[in-house]
This record gives sequence, C-alpha cells and structure tokens, in this order.
Amino acid sequence: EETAAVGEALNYTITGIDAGAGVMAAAQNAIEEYELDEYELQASSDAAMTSALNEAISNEEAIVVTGWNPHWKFSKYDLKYLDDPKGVFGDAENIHTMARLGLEEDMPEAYQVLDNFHWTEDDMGEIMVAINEGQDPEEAAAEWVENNPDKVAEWTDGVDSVDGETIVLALVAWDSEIASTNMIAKVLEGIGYNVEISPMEGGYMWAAIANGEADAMVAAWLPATHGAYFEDYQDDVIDLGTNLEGAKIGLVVPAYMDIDSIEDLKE
Ligand SMILES: C[SH](C)CC(=O)O
Repeated sequence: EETAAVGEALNYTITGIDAGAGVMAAAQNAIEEYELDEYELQASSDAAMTSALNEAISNEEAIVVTGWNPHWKFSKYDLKYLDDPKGVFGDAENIHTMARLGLEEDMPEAYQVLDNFHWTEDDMGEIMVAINEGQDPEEAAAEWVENNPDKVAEWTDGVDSVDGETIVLALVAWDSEIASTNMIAKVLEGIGYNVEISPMEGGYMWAAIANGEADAMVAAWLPATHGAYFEDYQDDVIDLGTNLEGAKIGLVVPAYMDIDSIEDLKE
C-alpha cells in the first residue's frame, strides 16, 4: 500500500535533465532493471530540474530527480541518493578533459594547461554556489581564479603566453560544467587566448571534439556516465586524464521522503 502511495505522490515521474546526459540513459535503464513500469522519465534541463526540485521542497512534496555531484543542490537542500542495489548508476565517476586530435601541435600552450588542469569538488563547488546565488558565471570564475593563484600556477607555470589565438571549449549547460569551463577559460585567457565557450547537448559535445569543431572540453564523465560516447569517439579524441575525482550520478530525493532505495519506487 505504502509503495503505491509513493508512485502516486510522484505521479510516477522521474524528473530528468537534457536527454543527451548519461544520467538520463542510466535512469531509463533503471526503469527497466527495477521494473518501474508505471514510471516515466521526464526530459528537461539542469535548470528546469533544479527549479522543480526547489518547488517540491518548498511545499515538502514528493519528487525524485536525476542527480549528480558535484552539484550545489546538496549544499542547499537536505537530499539523499536512493540506494541502487542493481548498480545501474555505477560507482564513483571521474571527470576527464578531452582534446581534439592535433591540439598539442596546433596550440601547445593550451594543451599543456588543459593537461595540467586538476581540481577538487570543493573548488568547483565555490564557483557553482556563487553562480547559483546569482553571480554571473564569468565573474564567479574570474573571482575564483584571482583568489586561487597557487592552484592556477600549478597549471600554468612554465607555459608560454600566446597572442590572442582563439580556442573553442565545448560544454553541456550542467551547473558543474558551466563552473569548470568558465574557470579554465579564464585561465586560458590569462595566458593570452581568446576563448569561445560553445554550449551544446552531450552527444554533440563529444562529436564536436571528434570532428575538430571544438578544441577541448572538461566535461567527460567516465568510466560509466559517458562510457557510450567515449566508446564511439575514443579514436578521434585525446583523453588528457581526470580533472576532478569522486563524482557520482544517481536518483536523488529530499531527505524527508520515507524511501531509501530505487526498489522503494516500485508500484
Ligand atoms: C549530468 S552529469 C554532469 C553528466 C551526465 O549525466 O551526462
């Protein structure tokens, strides 16, 4: 009886983000694996998901969203991941930096900075929270770079400056990637690049690096979340390794909901 109430309270809906996100493919897989036959995965965007989350929490209503960290929602709201006994959402993820083929020859200085880039969930969180509190992403990124000269120096020490060359960074408009991409753009600007930031859907982001339309991206969630994209494009991109460790994806609910596992969503 109780679980039927959960499904009805949720209107049998998992509130998702953009269709190209890996967490969406995993959530669709969870609907199958956990036989959540009545449920529908609602595609929208990171911004729409977080406003639906905000609305539900303000009214202490039931909601389940496709979630991930790093993300500011965990510091703003009391949330929990639903246990995933079938392991559909995988374990800890790392965020990798990917460059197009030929970048090392064409833009050695940018390649070196991108290869050196590595920071923590807390570093990213500082920028994400500032943006969530209304600061312009470029400003929040510039402030972080100004306040963290030692971290930036680890990436740029020994790298020559350039003279206004244009580099294109692709991203998907997830709050985590808006923070990291704007930050590394400021660092590249600091050594003389003109940086163009090009937002697009997940699949297009990978294709843009593989076909050279974009030069680099710091938004590759591996091994599982973007595993399918990496499999398609691994011969046509350069994996510069992780820029952040200990990320995670899954289904997330407000702590006030009396469920703890994806199993509990079942009819
Ligand atoms: C939305 S997470 C930042 C990454 C993904 O699920 O593709």
